[in-house]
Amino acid sequence: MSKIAVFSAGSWGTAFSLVLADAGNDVTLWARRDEVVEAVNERRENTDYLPGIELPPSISASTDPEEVAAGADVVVLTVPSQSLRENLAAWAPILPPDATLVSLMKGVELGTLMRMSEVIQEVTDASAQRIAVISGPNLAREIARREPAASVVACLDEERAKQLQAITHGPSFRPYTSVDVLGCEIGGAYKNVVGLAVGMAVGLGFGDNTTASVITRGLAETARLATAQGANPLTLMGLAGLGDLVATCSSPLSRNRTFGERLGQGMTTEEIYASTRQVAEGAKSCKSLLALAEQTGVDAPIAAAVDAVVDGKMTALDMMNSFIARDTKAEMG
Ligand SMILES: NC(=O)C1=CN([C@@H]2O[C@H](COP(=O)(O)OP(=O)(O)OC[C@H]3O[C@@H](n4cnc5c(N)ncnc54)[C@H](OP(=O)(O)O)[C@@H]3O)[C@@H](O)[C@H]2O)C=CC1
Ligand SMILES: O=C(CO)COP(=O)(O)O
Repeated sequence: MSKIAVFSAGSWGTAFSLVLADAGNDVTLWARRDEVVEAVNERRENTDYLPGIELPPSISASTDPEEVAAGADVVVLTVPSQSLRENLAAWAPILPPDATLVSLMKGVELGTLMRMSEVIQEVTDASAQRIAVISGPNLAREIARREPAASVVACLDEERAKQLQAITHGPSFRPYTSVDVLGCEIGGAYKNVVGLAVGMAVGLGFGDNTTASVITRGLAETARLATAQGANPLTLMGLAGLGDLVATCSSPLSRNRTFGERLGQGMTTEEIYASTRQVAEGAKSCKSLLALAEQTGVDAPIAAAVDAVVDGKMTALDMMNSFIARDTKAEMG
């Protein structure tokens, strides 16, 4: 049994705590609001993010980061990507020095263009060998309902990946290991952008030919950037690439797909932000991924078009038309 600290108690932090608890671990969740802590500890339910899902006694919550981190073997980070640096800077001094640091986040930092594992390394000074990423087709609500799912535990230190695999493997959650941290992180961040594009197609009323075309070209775009950065191409064909892309682009549970659907229906980004507190990481990371692609010298037409729609510079319909109008000699199918 391991003692695991999970920062924070949103949809995925709470659902992943259930995975950890089912696998026999002791979990302490950090939440920034008293009412979430009270709901978890007293009512045994995260009413804000996973209503109707019972939380076992091996999961407790606190607003005190020091109490959450005390004695943890593993520290799991799952705040919105763009808020990681600021939060982690406050937590870094109180994290146990030997704990494995795990990112569940799927985004790329605006400005620095860093992946989440890189932000963690910079802010905590931990070696890259101590930092892992868990990523795959893992929609929080389905995981919380214990529907069978698989995922990838990636760490440059293969032994540490195997240890994490052992402590996360449970009755409905099957982790695979990888050393391709970069490929898993680019796959996880990019699928959110493609999910937005697919959502736009759905919002415009288009059917499966359109969504399949966007998904497939989205995968090509993801693989192009990831491999140019040094990822193993096979990673993008696996759970953290194609697997997550399919789950996100097919499911009404995906916040990114839903965000895109609303854009496709004609809502503005500001109107969508005002209507929900949940994050759609792709709406911010499309800018970072686009900049990363430009820096790397690879073509990223879907990220560019999604970014333009999110910024209100292009309509969702224009985006779809630009997809079809692209130079036919530009790429292989
Ligand atoms: N949900 C899912 O199915 C999956 C999500 N992920 C990834 O996990 C990460 C977290 O997403 P998810 O849990 O879904 O998001 P949610 O929107 O469900 O929860 C976000 C959590 O972060 C807290 N939070 C929001 N803003 C800040 C901030 N500025 N500083 C500190 N805490 C903050 C929220 O607290 P409060 O309630 O107080 O606002 C809440 O606890 C994302 O990178 C996402 O891509 C990965 C796999 C699956
Ligand atoms: O990452 C996810 C599923 O693997 C969750 O996707 P959304 O953030 O779009 O809800």
